[in-house]
Amino acid sequence: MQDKYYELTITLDEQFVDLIADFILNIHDEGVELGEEKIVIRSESDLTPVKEALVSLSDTLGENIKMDFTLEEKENIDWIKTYQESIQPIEAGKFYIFPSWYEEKENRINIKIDPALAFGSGHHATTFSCLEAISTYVKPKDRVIDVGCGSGILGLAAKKLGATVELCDTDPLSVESCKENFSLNEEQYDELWEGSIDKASGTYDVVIANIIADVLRFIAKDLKAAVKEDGYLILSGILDKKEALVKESFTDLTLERRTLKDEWVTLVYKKETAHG
Ligand SMILES: C[S@@+](CC[C@H](N)C(=O)[O-])C[C@H]1O[C@@H](n2cnc3c(N)ncnc32)[C@H](O)[C@@H]1O
Repeated sequence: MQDKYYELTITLDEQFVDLIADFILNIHDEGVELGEEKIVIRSESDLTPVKEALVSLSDTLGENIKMDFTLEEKENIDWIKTYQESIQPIEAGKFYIFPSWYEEKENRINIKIDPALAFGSGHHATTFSCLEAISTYVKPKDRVIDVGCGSGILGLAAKKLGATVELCDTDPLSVESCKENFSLNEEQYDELWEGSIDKASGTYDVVIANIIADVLRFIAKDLKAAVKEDGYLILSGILDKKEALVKESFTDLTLERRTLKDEWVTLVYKKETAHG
């Protein structure tokens, strides 16, 4: 790709746009853009000869078809590079989340995630806060489940801390994306399924669910049942105005930590040991 390209704009009466465009296509074999009262030609080759031919035509036609010309040299943009530069790595808790065109970072736990359709690049406040909570609450050999795994970023984080990890998501695209990201990071999950927490078996040291408030309320019973005694439940995806409503569904657990980032609340609950 060249650094520069040429843009020739011909301004003329709307009724002559198609006629002059036909003429241009006979002398120039790249596409033209038609506007209401203009024709635009772009090319990496110099468009001066095209302009000269049109000026000559315009002189011949005189007042019958009036045309004005602007020929500019413009900077070519490498869209792939521009897009890649817009995706920055991010540090959250112990983790460094980076796309594959960046280098790993020393002294951090590296997670490679390429942007895709599934939610979970690390940039959203909910994912970010969950990563911070995982840094604190997940220990090596813990049994962890990531409910609503999206890209699999949270499960990957737990795996990199030495946990065994199960993941699920109701969206088949997320399940695929999660598989890809585990393989990109050369990690393995224990189980991954399309669906939700109701298909999980047994209990977990840490249950993570970054899903919207209404869904968290809907599946609250299953989420709580999946937490081991002395285990933790990390909930996110809660808009601050929905916080009180969500909390109503988890009053039987002890609230250990609450964080607010942007307008998103993340709650960490502990299931206390039952006595008696
Ligand atoms: C906000 S994204 C979170 C993605 C990722 N865990 C993160 O933290 O970035 C929520 C995910 O939950 C999934 N989801 C929605 N309802 C669900 C349910 N009832 N059970 C499991 N997953 C669900 C969505 O498909 C979506 O991928």
